[in-house]
Amino acid sequence: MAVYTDISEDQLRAFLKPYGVGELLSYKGIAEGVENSNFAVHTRGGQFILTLYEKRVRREDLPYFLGLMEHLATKGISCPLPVRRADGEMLGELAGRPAAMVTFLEGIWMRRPTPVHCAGVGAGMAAMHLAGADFGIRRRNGLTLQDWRPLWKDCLDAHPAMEAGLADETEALLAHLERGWPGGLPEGNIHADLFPDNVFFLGDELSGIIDFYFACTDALAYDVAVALNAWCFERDHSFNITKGKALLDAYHAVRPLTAPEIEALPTLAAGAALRFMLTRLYDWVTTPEGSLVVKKDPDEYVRKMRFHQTIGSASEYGLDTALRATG
Ligand SMILES: Nc1ncnc2c1ncn2[C@@H]1O[C@H](COP(=O)(O)OP(=O)(O)OP(=O)(O)O)[C@@H](O)[C@H]1O
Ligand SMILES: N[C@@H](CCO)C(=O)O
Repeated sequence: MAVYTDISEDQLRAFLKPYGVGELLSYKGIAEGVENSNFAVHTRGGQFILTLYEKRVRREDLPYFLGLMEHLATKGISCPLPVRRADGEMLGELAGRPAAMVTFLEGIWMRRPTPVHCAGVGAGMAAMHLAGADFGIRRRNGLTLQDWRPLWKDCLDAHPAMEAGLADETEALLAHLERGWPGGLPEGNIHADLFPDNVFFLGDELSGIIDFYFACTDALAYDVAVALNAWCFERDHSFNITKGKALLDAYHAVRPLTAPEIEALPTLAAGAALRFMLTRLYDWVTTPEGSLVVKKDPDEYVRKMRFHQTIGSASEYGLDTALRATG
């Protein structure tokens, strides 16, 4: 579920007034998503998504997230456009929560992405990176290498009986990444959570990228590493090199990866797998039994962590070796 904060019709009508989107016709809570409370809102002016920001989103980050979406949408990227109120503000308050309205995007997310969808997300991500290059606000990635060890400690504190094998493996990977995390790679504004449930398609065409609430300023290739993890593995946890190739080649065709980015990819991918393992594990050990929130499986990412540590070069992800001359 993701309606943590309920709203009344009267509250919503009052909230909508300054947005100039016309009379409220209907609204309903959206079950999908785990971070915020989302509502589909239909007014005379069109269809919108209303988001009430919950505990994990810091209010001071909202101008970055909303500003980035506006910047990208204005540059032709298919992402939600925040609606501005009559006073020019994008951010309001509803039921005691910061709240914003964005345009509704058509499409569905792919439960079983094919190589065509992987190519779509590769090309779309590269276009997003290029379009975000001149966005004026920066935001530090709150879930990068320096944050992983404290998060791991929180997991251990919450669950002291952690399986010894997993504990040793995580410690070893953390130490390895701390010694050799790639520095100096091209940076920009990245999505940082570009999973299939955050990308809509109409048929084979990418129709929307949503959920920019982990977006930040970081290595562009880290976004590629997150997407490799999220799009290119099968349900049996095996890596699908055809999907990897589709994603990487399509990205590279729009924004060529530099030689240092290509070299760094296995390390970035192992780090990205660790990041999602840790946030999932943290949720697993801290979310009370019986909660309506669907907990995501950390084990899937333990397996991905292991896989990336067996990779010697990006060609093993399918990156066409003929493309490797750049930079
Ligand atoms: N602009 C949009 N257009 C159409 N549907 C949207 C839009 N934004 C969100 N949704 C719908 O709301 C759902 C939840 O959105 P979102 O993924 O942003 O939530 P969240 O709580 O931040 O979740 P999570 O971080 O777990 O993915 C989406 O799966 C989608 O169905
Ligand atoms: N994409 C994240 C969930 C929160 O954004 C995951 O699959 O762990």
